[in-house]
Amino acid sequence: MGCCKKIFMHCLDDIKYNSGVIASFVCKSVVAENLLGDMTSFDVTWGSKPATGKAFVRKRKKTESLDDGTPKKSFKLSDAKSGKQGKINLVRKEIKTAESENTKGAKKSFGMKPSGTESKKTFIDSNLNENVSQTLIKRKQKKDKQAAKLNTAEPEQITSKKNESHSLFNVFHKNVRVKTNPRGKSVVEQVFSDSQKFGDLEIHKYIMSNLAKIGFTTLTNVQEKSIPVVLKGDNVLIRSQTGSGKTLAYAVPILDALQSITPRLQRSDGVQAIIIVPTRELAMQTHELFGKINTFQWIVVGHLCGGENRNTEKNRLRKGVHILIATPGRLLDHMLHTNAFKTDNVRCLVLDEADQLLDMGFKKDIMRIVQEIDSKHTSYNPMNLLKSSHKKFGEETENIEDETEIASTETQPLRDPKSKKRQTILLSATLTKGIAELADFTMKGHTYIDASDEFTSNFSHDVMIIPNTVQQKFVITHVKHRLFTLSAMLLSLTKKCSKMFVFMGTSAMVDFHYELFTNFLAKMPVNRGKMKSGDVLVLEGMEDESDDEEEILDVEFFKLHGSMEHSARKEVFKGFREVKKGILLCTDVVARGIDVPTADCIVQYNGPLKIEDYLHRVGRTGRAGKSGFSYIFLTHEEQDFVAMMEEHKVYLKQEDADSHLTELSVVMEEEDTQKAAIALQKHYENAISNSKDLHKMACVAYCSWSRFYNTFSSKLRKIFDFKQVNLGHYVTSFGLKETPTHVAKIVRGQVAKTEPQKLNRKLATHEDEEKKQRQPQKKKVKSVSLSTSEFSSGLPFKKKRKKKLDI
Ligand SMILES: Nc1ncnc2c1ncn2[C@@H]1O[C@H](COP(=O)(O)OP(=O)(O)OP(=O)(O)O)[C@@H](O)[C@H]1O
Repeated sequence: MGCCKKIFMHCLDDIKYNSGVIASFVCKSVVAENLLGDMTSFDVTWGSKPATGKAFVRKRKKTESLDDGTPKKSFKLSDAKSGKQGKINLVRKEIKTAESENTKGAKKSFGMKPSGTESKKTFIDSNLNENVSQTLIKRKQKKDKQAAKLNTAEPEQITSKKNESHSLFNVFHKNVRVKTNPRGKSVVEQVFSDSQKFGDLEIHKYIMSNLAKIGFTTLTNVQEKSIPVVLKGDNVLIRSQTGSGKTLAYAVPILDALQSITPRLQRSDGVQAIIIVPTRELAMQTHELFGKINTFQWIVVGHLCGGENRNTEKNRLRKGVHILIATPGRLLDHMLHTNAFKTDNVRCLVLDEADQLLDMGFKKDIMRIVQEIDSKHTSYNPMNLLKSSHKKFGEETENIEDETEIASTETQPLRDPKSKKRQTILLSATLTKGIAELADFTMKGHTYIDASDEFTSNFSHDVMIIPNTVQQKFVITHVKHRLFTLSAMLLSLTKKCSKMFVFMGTSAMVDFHYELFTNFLAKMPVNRGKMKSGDVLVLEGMEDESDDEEEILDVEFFKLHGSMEHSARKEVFKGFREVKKGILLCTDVVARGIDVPTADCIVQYNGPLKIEDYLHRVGRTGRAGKSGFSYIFLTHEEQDFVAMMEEHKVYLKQEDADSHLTELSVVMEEEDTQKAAIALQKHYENAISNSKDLHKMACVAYCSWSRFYNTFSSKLRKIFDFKQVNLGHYVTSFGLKETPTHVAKIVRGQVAKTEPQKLNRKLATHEDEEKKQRQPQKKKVKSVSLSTSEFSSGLPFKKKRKKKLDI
C-alpha cells in the first residue's frame, strides 16, 4: 500500500512535467489507492495504438472497481474532446521506459529495476494480481470497519467523516516553485517630469487654475513632452505607460485652442474636435475630465456612445457640440444617418487607446470616419494616404511629407476656424504594427513621442513598460483549487487594499462569480460556529438574518461586463469609483483607459488573451505614481507565462497560495487550512446544486470559459493550451459536480439539471432511445447565447466582423 501511495505521488509529479511518460504507473497506483477521480490527464493506450491527445478516466469506474471487491484489469476511458470511447488494459499495457528521475524513483518503490526492459510486462501482471487484489480486499475491510464506526457515531460526526474523503484532499500537493529571474531589470519610465509646471505652459490661466483645483500642478513626463507639440499643431503618435496622464496631453491643448477663437464659438459652428475612444466607460470618463477643466461656458463638450438613446444624442448634436467624445460605432452611425451632424468644421481628431480600437475590430469604422471627415476638406487625397500607408512598419515618417501635404502649420488648425487642415493625435500605452499602419492612414506625417527616454527613436520595441510602483505577483494553483483560492485571496487582499479589479475571461464567468460571492462569500458569518469542515451546510440558513451574524467582508462587490445594460454599466462604474472599499468583477471591457485613482489591486483570474492585455489590466492600478499590487492566477500547466513575460522585461514574483488560504481557517472556523478550504468548496458546491439558477449560471460560466480558453492569441496558445487542460478539474473550479459533457448538455438544454448522470452507458443509451421514440422531435432552440455583441454601435447588424467573445 505504501508503495502505491509513493508511486502516486511520483506519478503526479511526472504528469505535471512529463505528461504521458508513465501512464501505467498511474493506473496501477490509482487502482490501489482509489484515487482515480483525482488524476490529472494522461496518455493511454487506445486499443493497440497510443492515444493522441488526452484521455480522462471516468470517475464512476473507481467505485465499480472497488465495490465488488475484485480488481479491475481494465478501465473505460472517454476522450473529452472527441467523445471517443476507449479502454485501458492494465495487464496488457507495457511500461514505457522513460528514464526520468521520477520514474526511476517510482519503479524503485515497487521493487523494480530502474530501467525496465525485462520488467515491462511482468511487473504489471504480477503486481496487479497479487498486490492490487490484496490491496482492494484490505481496503474493503477498512471501509467496512469505517462504515460500522460511522453507523454508531453521532450524525454530526458522520458528515464530518464523509467530508474528509472529498476528492480535493487527494490533490492537495506541495506548492510548485517556478523559476524566476530575480535579477531581471524592467524598463522604468518616470511618471512625473522633474520640474515643469502647468504654469510654464502657454495656456489660458483659467485652465491652469482649474487644473490646480483638482491637484494637478506638475506635468507628467508625457505631458511635458507632448503638450507643446500638440499646441503647435503637429500630428502626433504618443506612447507612454498606463496611468501617466495621456488624456490631459490632448485635452489641455484642445480646450486652449478652442477658447482662443475670436469671435467666440457659437453652437451653430458645430463639431470642431472629435475624440474616439473604444468603450462607453472611457467616453464617460473623458467627458468628465473635460468637464473638470472647462470653465468656458460657450464651449460645449458632448458624448455619443452605444447603448444611449439615439434620439437624445441627435438632439444634442442638433443643438451643437464643439468637442465630441464618442465610441466608433455610434459615431459612424450618426455621421451616416443624422443630418444635423456636420463634420465640415472638424479640425482635430484624437484616437485614444488606439491599440484597443484596432483589437476590437474598429479599423474599418475608423477608416470610414476619417474618410467622412476628410471628404469635406479640400486637402483630402485618398491616393496619397494609401501610398503612405504601404510604408514599412517603423520607417521614418519624414519622407511622406514629400508626397502629401503636411498637416503641421505654424498655428494649430483648431485655432483657425477657416483652416481646412486636420490635426490628428493617436495615443496608446502599447505600440503594435497595427498602430503604425493606423497612424499612416490617418495622418499625413507625424511626430512620435515616447515618454520613456530609452525608446525615443526605437518605435517597434518588444519591451513592455509597467509602472514600477506596482508589485507584480503570480500564484500557482491546482485547477480544482481555483475557486476557494480566489475566495481566500479576496478575503485577505481586502485587508490591505481598498479597491480591487478582478479580471475574468467572460461575462458569464463574471455573472456567476458575482452571484456566488455576493450571496455566500460576502455573507459568510464569522461567529456562526456551525461551519466546520465536516458540516453539511444548510444553505438557505445562510440568508437568515440572525442577530449574532456579522459580515466578514467589509467590502462591496460590483460587476461590469459588455453584456450588461448600458444604464447598469454606467451606474456600476460610478458606484465603484465612489465607493470606499470595493471589488469589481469584470471582463476586459474595463482593462484599458479606465481610471479609478484609488484602485490598488488587480487580480487576473484568467490569463490575458494577448500579451498587451496583461499590461493594460495591471495598468488599472499604480496610476499617476501611486502604488499597487497585481496578481495573476496560473495553473501548473500555465507556468511558462512567467518566462514569457520576462522576455518582455516584465518580472513577476511568486506568491504562495497558502499565504492567502489561511484566511479560510477564520471564516470556516477550522484550524486546518486544507480542511477549511474543502469545507468552503463543499459549501459552494452545495449552494450551487441546491439553487437552480445558480447551477445554470455555473454551467453557462463553465461553457463560456471553455470557449474563452480556445481563443488565446497564437503566441499565448502554447501556454494556455486547451488541449492540455483537464476539463473535469475546471468543472470543479465552477463548483459543479457533473462531468464536463453533462454540463455542456445542460447548457444546450439537452438535459435538465435534475436528470441523474448517466452512470451506465448501455442503460442510459437505451433509455434515451425510448424517450426519443415517445417524445415528438422538438425544434432545437439555442437556449443560451454565449456570444454577445460587446460594444453595440446601434447600427443595424450586417455581417459578423470578427469572432468576438462575450467579454
Ligand atoms: N499632471 C498630473 N498630476 C497629477 N495627476 C495627474 C496628472 N495628469 C494626470 N493625472 C492623473 O493620472 C491618472 C491617469 O491619467 P490618464 O487616465 O490620463 O492616464 P493614461 O496615460 O491615459 O492611462 P491609460 O493608458 O491607462 O489610459 C488620472 O487619475 C489623472 O487624474
